[in-house]
Amino acid sequence: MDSDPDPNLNPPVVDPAVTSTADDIAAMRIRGAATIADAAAAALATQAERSEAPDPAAFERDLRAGARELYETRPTAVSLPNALRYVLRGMEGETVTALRASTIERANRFRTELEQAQSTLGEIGANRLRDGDVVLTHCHSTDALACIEAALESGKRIEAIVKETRPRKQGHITARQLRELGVPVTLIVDNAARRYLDEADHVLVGADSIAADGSVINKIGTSGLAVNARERGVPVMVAAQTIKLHPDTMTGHTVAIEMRDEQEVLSLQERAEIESPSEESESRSTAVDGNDDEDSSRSESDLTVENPAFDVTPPRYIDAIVTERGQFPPESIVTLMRELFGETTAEPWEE
Ligand SMILES: O=C(COP(=O)(O)O)[C@H](O)[C@H](O)COP(=O)(O)O
Repeated sequence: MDSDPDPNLNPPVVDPAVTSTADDIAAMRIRGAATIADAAAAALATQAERSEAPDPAAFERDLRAGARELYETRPTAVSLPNALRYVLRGMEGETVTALRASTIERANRFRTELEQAQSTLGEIGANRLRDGDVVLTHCHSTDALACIEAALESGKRIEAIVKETRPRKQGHITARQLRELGVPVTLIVDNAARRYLDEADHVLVGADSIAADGSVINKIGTSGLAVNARERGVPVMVAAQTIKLHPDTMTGHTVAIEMRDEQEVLSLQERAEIESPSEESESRSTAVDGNDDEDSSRSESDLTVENPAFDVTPPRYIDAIVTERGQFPPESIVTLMRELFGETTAEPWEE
């Protein structure tokens, strides 16, 4: 006989801090792969701290439910499930007190290691940048900025050409942070990137996920930029901590690309303006049809807006992936992936 308690009688308890972090990630108030991972680990620590679970089984079940809620927010940045997996694997103990302590300790260790990894990666990435180099950036990546910051700290002068990165304009965050570091910034619209590649010494981007074949999944527009950079002879450097390595891709899975709300691209008013023909074109179509009734064939679904948040850059367009474990050609990243993750691809709450 099945002795598991009926989950309907005993639903898991998810701390409001977890729900609020999940909402912030889904709405992109918390965004960027490393920042999302950090926030998710912090939320699990808070849940562990505040848990009033009556017994160890309930504690573990509640933590797994919290992890699942965080996991379901955004699908592309693998740093999120990697963070959840790391924290849940450290949840050990025979009592609620022991489980609480081990989970908090593990979450805190994850956050510390994340920060250390970024700073080590920054120093490695900075070695690729020479005094006086111009770096062209896309989106906003804390890993990429760590490379520039380390280069500046070692006394190099760096300038930046910053793509604005439609539709959410994360390039503005990059521009602001680079200005705070004293870096001269030229902000350009995305469509101007190829023209400005001739003035750049490096393309420098981050990653949301890196697949076993060395493909880099990052903000939409990265792949086109990388192809153009190859054509212009500008090296493409990807700054990505190893939590961006996607273990599922070792067993043939692909990385889900998030499709976001169309209103990030087209407001309701803009949609209405496109869909309601001007008086002039309306009278032209009436003259052709001989029909002045309401056009019953006009359907809103005939105007489709697609808003993928990320794309996939094949390894042949990438010169180097810079991690805290060193710099790798994309084709060799799978070796590091096996070393770090083994062959396991179970969901964090299934292990
Ligand atoms: O694509 C984005 C952010 O996308 P979004 O704004 O949709 O989250 C960033 O380049 C990566 O997440 C890397 O960032 P970091 O280096 O900070 O992890």
